[in-house]
Amino acid sequence: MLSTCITVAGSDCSGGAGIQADLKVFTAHSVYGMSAITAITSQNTIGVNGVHLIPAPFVEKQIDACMLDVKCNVMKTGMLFIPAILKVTLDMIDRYKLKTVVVDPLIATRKGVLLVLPGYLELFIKELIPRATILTPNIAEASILLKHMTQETIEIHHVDDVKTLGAKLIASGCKNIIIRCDGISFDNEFFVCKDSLTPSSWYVYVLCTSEVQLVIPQKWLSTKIAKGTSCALSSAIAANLANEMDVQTAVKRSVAYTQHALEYSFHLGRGANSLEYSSGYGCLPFEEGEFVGYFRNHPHLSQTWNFLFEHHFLQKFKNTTLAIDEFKKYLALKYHMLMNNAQAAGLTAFSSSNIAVIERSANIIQIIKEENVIHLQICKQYGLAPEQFVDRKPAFVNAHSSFINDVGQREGVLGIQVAMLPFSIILQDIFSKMDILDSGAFKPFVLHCKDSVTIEHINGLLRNLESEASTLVPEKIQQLLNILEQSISFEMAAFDITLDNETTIF
Ligand SMILES: Nc1ncnc2c1ncn2[C@@H]1O[C@H](COP(=O)(O)OP(=O)(O)OP(=O)(O)O)[C@@H](O)[C@H]1O
Ligand SMILES: Cc1ncc(CO)c(N)n1
Repeated sequence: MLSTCITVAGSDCSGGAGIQADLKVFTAHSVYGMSAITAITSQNTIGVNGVHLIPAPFVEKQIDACMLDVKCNVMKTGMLFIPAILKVTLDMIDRYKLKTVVVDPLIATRKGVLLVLPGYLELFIKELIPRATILTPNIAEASILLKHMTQETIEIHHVDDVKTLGAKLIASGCKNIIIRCDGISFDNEFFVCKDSLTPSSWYVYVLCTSEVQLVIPQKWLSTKIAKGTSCALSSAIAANLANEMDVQTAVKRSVAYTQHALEYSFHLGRGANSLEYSSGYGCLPFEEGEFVGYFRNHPHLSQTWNFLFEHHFLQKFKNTTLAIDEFKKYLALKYHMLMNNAQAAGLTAFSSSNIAVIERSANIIQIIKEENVIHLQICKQYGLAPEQFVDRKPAFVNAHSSFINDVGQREGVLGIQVAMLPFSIILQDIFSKMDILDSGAFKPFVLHCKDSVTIEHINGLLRNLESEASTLVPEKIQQLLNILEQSISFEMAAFDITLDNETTIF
């Protein structure tokens, strides 16, 4: 299921900021975006020339319409303009028990000019800040908030001063805060560049939580003045949180997204640059080498993984109450499933004109060949001769063969490797973790799973998968998740058949 987010903000008819920007950012992060419009503005890349407020009860109506229909746990707030709309937003956060709220304060310009009336500010501090998961102010807004919350003023000469500012806001009740140091460039020692003679090196974001004050420096892009950067950052954070990232990861990724959007911004209108919002398509939602971890922990698959790991077959295997005849059935099915994978890899190689793909397919076939030789030896140890099952394919095996061949043709060798992932994980996390002393009649099989050759085979497959995944385009992730889900179902179906006395396979 897609993650969802709602943005409560103003409309920017020219598509550069506000609601329109937020929805583009959500889409770029594969998050389904909904919105409640607080005001219609007339603006373009040059400036704002009109604001038409939406009555607060109608803002409420929009949020109700979305929330009563579509499950959504994450709200992002932008321009709320007046206390009445802020109040409604607070009510909605409480009504729908929203735990994740990303607040772009939009209370002052970067020069510190207040955009809201003092009464709004008080309500914002007293009521919205305690409900906010994270605030994304520019430095002027952070300073105004601190002044109102503690009467303190901090002059910014060095990035350490920004850290102090953030830490004080955390101490005053903000849960997390990322400060955008807009309009300030920092030198290599992170001192503020005072004049045009000091070489500007860094644009700096500072993330403060109750645990860290993290400086996130970005290359100074002196020629890029664009509209919508604050909307981009806060919406990206909301989207990443909706995709269940932790705050620190969500922020780091959102900073990278925003910087990329600014770096590739372009001249569309006559004023500020327009951000390259679709750049999210270039961002993978996991770090290099963490593809398997991402798929293993993906929130949309957590229930499916749990069903697999808690399957009765695995419970019986672990407490050695699985009957030997049942286990023999499983060995026969697994033999066929491995063979299906090898055949699909061969077919993928055959349909490819890329030698690297052919080589990776060959690697898979080689590993399966070596595994299957040992697999047949294990079968023999359980009194199961190859003649009894090798040429007999139950309907399930044919269904699996169609599935895996289809995966290979649609998603290539990466798809096949993803489909092989559940078995590799079962082998790695369950079979090979069994204590030899407690493994009873399954000792030969468990010994094989613990063998260094088998472990190296699995590691080889996982390494292959990680390097293949580095070439992945984000649009493919959903397809691969679907393949993984189906493949987990096939593993469970093999367990079911094994335990089903009605189905004989040899
Ligand atoms: N890496 C960077 N290098 C130089 N300047 C940067 C960098 N990142 C952001 N900026 C500057 O900060 C500006 C955004 O400032 P700020 O967030 O105050 O704008 P805003 O008006 O509040 O928000 P919005 O951009 O959403 O309208 C960008 O237009 C750009 O000029
Ligand atoms: C509606 C709206 N929200 C936010 C901003 C800040 O960029 C803007 N220009 N317009």
